[in-house]
Amino acid sequence: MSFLSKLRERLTKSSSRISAGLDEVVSEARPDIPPAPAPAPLAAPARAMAEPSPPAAPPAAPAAPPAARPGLMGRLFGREPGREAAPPEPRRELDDAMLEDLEDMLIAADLGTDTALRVTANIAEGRMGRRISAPELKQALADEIERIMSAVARPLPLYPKKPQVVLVVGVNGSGKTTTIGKLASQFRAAGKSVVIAAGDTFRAAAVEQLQVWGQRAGVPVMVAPQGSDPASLAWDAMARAEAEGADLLMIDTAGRLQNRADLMEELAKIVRVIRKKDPSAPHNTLLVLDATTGQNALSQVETFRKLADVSGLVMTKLDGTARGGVLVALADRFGLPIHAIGVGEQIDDLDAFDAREFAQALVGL
Ligand SMILES: Nc1nc2c(ncn2[C@@H]2O[C@H](COP(=O)(O)OP(=O)(O)OP(=O)(O)O)[C@@H](O)[C@H]2O)c(=O)[nH]1
Repeated sequence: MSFLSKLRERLTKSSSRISAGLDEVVSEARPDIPPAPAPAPLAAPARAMAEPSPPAAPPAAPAAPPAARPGLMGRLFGREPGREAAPPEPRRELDDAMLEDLEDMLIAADLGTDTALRVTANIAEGRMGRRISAPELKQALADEIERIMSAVARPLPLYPKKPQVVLVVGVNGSGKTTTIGKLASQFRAAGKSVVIAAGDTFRAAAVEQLQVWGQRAGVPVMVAPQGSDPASLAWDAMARAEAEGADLLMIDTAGRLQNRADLMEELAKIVRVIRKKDPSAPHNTLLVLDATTGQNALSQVETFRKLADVSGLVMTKLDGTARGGVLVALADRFGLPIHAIGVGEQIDDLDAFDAREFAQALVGL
C-alpha cells in the first residue's frame, strides 16, 4: 500500500472530524426558502400489510405519466427522462457568523487559536458575501493548510559528511525508538550504512527495544551498562562509526522531562563529547512528537528548543488520533522543518512529509 493511501486511510479520525465539522459549518445556514410542509402521514396502519385482502378490487394504480422525451439539454448530456435533478448543494453565505463557526471548528480540531484565526482570515479574503458549499470550503481549507505546510515539508537533509550524526530527542513514549528503527531501516534499504547508539541508558526496556529494531533493520546497536554515562556511549559510538566509515550515526536520548536541568546537562554533554571528534556534529537534532498529545506538542517544542538545538521535527502516531491538526499549528508557529510523519508501528509506516498529501487527507478530500 502506498504511503498516501495509508495516510488517507489512517488519518480518518482527524479528517472525519474536520470534514464533518466543515459540513456542519455550512449547514448552519438559515435556509432562504422555508422548508416545504411535511407530507401527510400514510393513512393505512402498518399492520394492514398482514390483513387479508379485501374482496373489493384494489384502487387502480395512478396512471404512469406518458414517457417523456428528454429535452435538448437532456439528450445532449445524456440525462434520462423523468430522472430528477440532484438537489442543490447546501450553501452558506460567508459572513462573520460563518467565519466564527469555522474558527471554532478549527480550534476544536487542534489547529490552535492563532493558527485558526489566521487560516480563517485567509479563507475570508476575496470570498466575503459569497455563498459557499462544503466542498468549496474544504478545498479552500486544504489550499490554506498546504500553503502553510509547504514551507516546512523538507526531508531529512543528508550531508556528505561521514558519519552524519543525528541526535534524536523527545519525551518518553513519543516514538523516538520506533522512529530511529524505521529511519535506520529505510537508510539501509537506500544503501547507507548506519550505527545506532542506545543513549537512554537508564531504561533497559528502551535499550532492548532499540536492539530489536536494529536486528530488524540489520544495523548495529551500541549499548552501555544500565545507568552509565550516555556521553561516553556517544563517544564510543562516534569512534565506531568513524572507524567503520558509517554514513550515519543515530543517537537515541532520554526523554525525562521531570528533571529538566539533568536532561539539559545530559544532552549538552553528549553534544560536547561528539564535537571533540567532529566540531560540526550533531548535523541534525530531531525532535520526535506524539500527535495524540495535541496542543501539548507545542509546549514540548518550546521546552526542547531550550534543551537542544532542534533542527527538525518528526510527528508520530497520526493514525488513530483526531488531533492531527496540531501539525498545522506547529508549522505555523515554529516554522521548523517537518521531516517525516508516522502512521503506524511497522517499518514502512514512516515517510517523508508531503504538504499537499497531508492537507488533502486532513480535510478529507
Ligand atoms: N500507532 C502508532 N504507534 C506508534 C507510532 N510510533 C511509535 N508508536 C508506538 O508508540 C510506543 C512508544 O514508542 P517508542 O518508540 O518506544 O517511544 P520512545 O520515545 O522511544 O519512548 P521510550 O522508549 O519510553 O523512551 C510504542 O508502542 C510504539 O510502537 C506511530 O506512528 N503510530
